[in-house]
Amino acid sequence: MRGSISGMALQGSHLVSLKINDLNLGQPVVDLKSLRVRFLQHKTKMKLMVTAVGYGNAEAIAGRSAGSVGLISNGDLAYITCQSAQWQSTCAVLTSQCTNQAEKESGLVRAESGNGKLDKFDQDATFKETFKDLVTLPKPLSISDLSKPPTHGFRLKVAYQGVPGAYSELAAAKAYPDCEAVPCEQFEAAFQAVELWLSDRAVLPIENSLGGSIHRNYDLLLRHRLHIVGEVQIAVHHCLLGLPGVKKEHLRRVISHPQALAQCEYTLSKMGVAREAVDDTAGAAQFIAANGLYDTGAIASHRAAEIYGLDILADGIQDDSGNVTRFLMLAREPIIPRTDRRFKTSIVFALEEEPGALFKALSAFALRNINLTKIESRPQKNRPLRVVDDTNHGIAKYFEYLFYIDFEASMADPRAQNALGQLQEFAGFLRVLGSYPMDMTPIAPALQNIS
Ligand SMILES: O=C(O)C(=O)C[C@]1(C(=O)O)C=C[C@@H](O)C=C1
Repeated sequence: MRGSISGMALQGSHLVSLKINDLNLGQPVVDLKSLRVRFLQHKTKMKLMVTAVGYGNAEAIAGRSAGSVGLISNGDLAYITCQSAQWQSTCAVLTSQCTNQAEKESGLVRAESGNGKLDKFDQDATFKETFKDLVTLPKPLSISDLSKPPTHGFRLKVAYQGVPGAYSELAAAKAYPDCEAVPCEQFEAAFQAVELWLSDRAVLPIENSLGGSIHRNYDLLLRHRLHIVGEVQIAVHHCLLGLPGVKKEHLRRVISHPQALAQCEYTLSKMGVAREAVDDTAGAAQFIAANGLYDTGAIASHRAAEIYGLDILADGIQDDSGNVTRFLMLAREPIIPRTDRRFKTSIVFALEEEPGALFKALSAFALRNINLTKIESRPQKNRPLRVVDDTNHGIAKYFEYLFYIDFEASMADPRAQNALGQLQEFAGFLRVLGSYPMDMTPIAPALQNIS
């Protein structure tokens, strides 16, 4: 028997419905509800793998049928031949139409009829109806679904600032190895992506061993309501990148993230080039490649060179080989602090102006033998200046500060609870930003290959 197969793509690259018509009868003989089509990216080609499982008219099909096609370019028609004892058929999938919903709805799949001609399937009202049913019907849970861990098939979405090839993307991959990294234009967008449930986590830089603190993220930690749930540190190994064929001597300008420019201060001074700050290191590489800038270099990672097709003109140009950036992992919910492993806690507080106020505040930790790992002060933006009219001496102007402190103890540890109890007596404002496991892994160079 020869019939036609037609399918419809949904959700990126998954073909979710497939219908087989018996051409002799002109009727559907089988409905394949379980069908997986995977597009495997292979360089510029795509490989299409198809596995179909059929139900329905036992005379027409029983069990499993599988078809596959070789390498095809995006946009090609891929012909899938499925065979079983009862029938042989072919369906054509226009692969580029498997990429967006609007296109999908405009006639995704064409069926090859017995005489070899392609029929546009969206003309088939019956098919549309069938498709609608298949998509809207919830898939019943099976016993095997229930025995899987709840996260099965779920890829954590992790927001980071920058474009692919940024160090933050590498940090996201170290923090959450199987995650789907979600690029964001600004730090603020990464915070919002988590708050609005577009991402599950954010991974953002907070300090670098050469360049110091990333102040913007300190300010955003306070402005947003996310919780610090972890930290991750990566060795940042900078390269000088340029268009293929360009020599270091040809460069008149170097662009990169301000932190990266600061971390390569010595090299850049020696080169005597102009420096320009851009949003992220990989974005600098992308900009050069996109605009064909022969006189401009970028400071970025090996991975950025690979992605944007640039040459590495100099390798390891950071001022110190031990160049480490610490990133924070942020989530909507805090984690439950524990004492069976080393934890850090991050807090922010404000103090009333008086002699020794900070000394007293910090003594709460010193008295309990709690190690402070970081202290940062930032202007209190809603109240940056306090003016005191001292009638004898004039008007005194005080800047108001917020203090951010990381200390080495878990909030489950009574020492930390008591220290914060004491601090609260002095602090006009106190917030715990998170209590999270310390990154105890060796500081390996950032992974170069991430999926
Ligand atoms: O631009 C990037 O690639 C980033 O991930 C940002 C950033 C930063 O803000 O510190 C991260 C690590 C390096 O220290 C340089 C830049």
